[in-house]
Amino acid sequence: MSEEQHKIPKEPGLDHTLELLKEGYHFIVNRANKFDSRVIQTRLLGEKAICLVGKEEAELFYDNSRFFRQEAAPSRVQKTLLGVGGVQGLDGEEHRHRKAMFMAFMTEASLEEVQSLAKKEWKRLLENSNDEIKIYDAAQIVLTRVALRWTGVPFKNDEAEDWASSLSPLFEMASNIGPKHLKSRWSRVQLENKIEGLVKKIRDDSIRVDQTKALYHFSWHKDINGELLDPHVVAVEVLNLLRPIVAISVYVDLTLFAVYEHPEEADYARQSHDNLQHFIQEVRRYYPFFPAAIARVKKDFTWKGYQFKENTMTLLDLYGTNHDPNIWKKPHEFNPSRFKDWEGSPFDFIPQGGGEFDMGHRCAGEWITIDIMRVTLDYFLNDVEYVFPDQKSGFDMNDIPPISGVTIKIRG
Ligand code: HEM
Repeated sequence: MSEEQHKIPKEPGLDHTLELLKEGYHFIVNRANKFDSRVIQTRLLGEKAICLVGKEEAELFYDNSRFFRQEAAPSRVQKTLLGVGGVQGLDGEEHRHRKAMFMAFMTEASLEEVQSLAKKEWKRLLENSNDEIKIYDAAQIVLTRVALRWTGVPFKNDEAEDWASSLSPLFEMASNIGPKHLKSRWSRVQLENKIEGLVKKIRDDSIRVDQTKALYHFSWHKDINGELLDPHVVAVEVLNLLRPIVAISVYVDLTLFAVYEHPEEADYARQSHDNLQHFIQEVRRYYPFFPAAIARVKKDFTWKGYQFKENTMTLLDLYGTNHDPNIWKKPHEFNPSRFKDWEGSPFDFIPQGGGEFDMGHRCAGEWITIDIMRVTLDYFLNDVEYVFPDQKSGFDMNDIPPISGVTIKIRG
């Protein structure tokens, strides 16, 4: 018996990219609510796009037999945020093999190292400071140092700021149009060339770098055919570590913004290690960051009566799923203690993508992100004396990424 067919509710019009830029993180949910459907169709960047929101929809989206990733992301995103030739655009065995190269660095020892680097760098930056500090700017410097050290990229202390100002446009400006987009592309070209140069020197033994770190390992990594990766691809993958570690500065800004906006929840976080973790998880659920994951339909299929046609661009709404009232009670309240009862499904809480780490495209750096956020929050709640001066911090729901600009004043 064939399933009853439903038409995917479709937004009329030629293109809705401008509405996407205007409505930001609400774009998909606005349409899902309007059509009372968790599967809707629109047009973005001149092509048909199916948008999904919700837990079952996330489960569908992460079914590798239904969707593929090769060239799924729009070219402007590949040329800024992601880079060309990286793990995000791979499928099947090639993806699993490349992803394993990343996951090999997500061991307990490696995560402990990244936490201790973060603690050390925060201390170094804030010791002797009694100025007003914009958390986002400070976090960028701290996390750039952490990222370079943790990956084994050689740098001199006074070069950290230059690295930070080249790395941040990759995620700050990727969604922009015009000159900011070009700046993001330019930064990527510069960084890829710089790292490619290092890879070549490592291979011809003209520099020595720490052999336990990712830069060295990626440089000597062999693909499924036993060949070394193209040095350019190594650079893209090293940037797949450096860029997002620096991007955790967005979450650090939002974490301190949450402390500022919800002091009673900060008191809750102070009570135990588990509560700190709940606070961090709630920051990742409540505030927006990465709007949607993108894939394409592998071959025609029908799901719940909806027809998905081969090659259709498909977006999974990450923010919308994290605020889905079918999953979360009072989703628009900031309530860390909700994570006491969270059962840990891979499909209902997906700020960094869903599904599996090894076989799927779930973010390779989710544990690092959580660990860095937690040690940073712990440090700011328990080790630093500061006040929040009068300020107008905050962001709009179409600021991608959202940066509150929260500022603190250290008590000397
Ligand atoms: C700053 C906070 C972060 C956010 C919001 C974030 C978000 C995401 C999202 C949404 C995806 C795509 C999931 C999908 O396509 O299904 C992803 C993939 C990825 N992330 Fe993150 N991420 C963050 C931090 C990190 C960190 C710290 C690292 C590495 C140290 C990292 C490395 C990666 C890699 C390598 C992928 C590609 C995985 C694959 O295609 O298999 N991310 N991330």
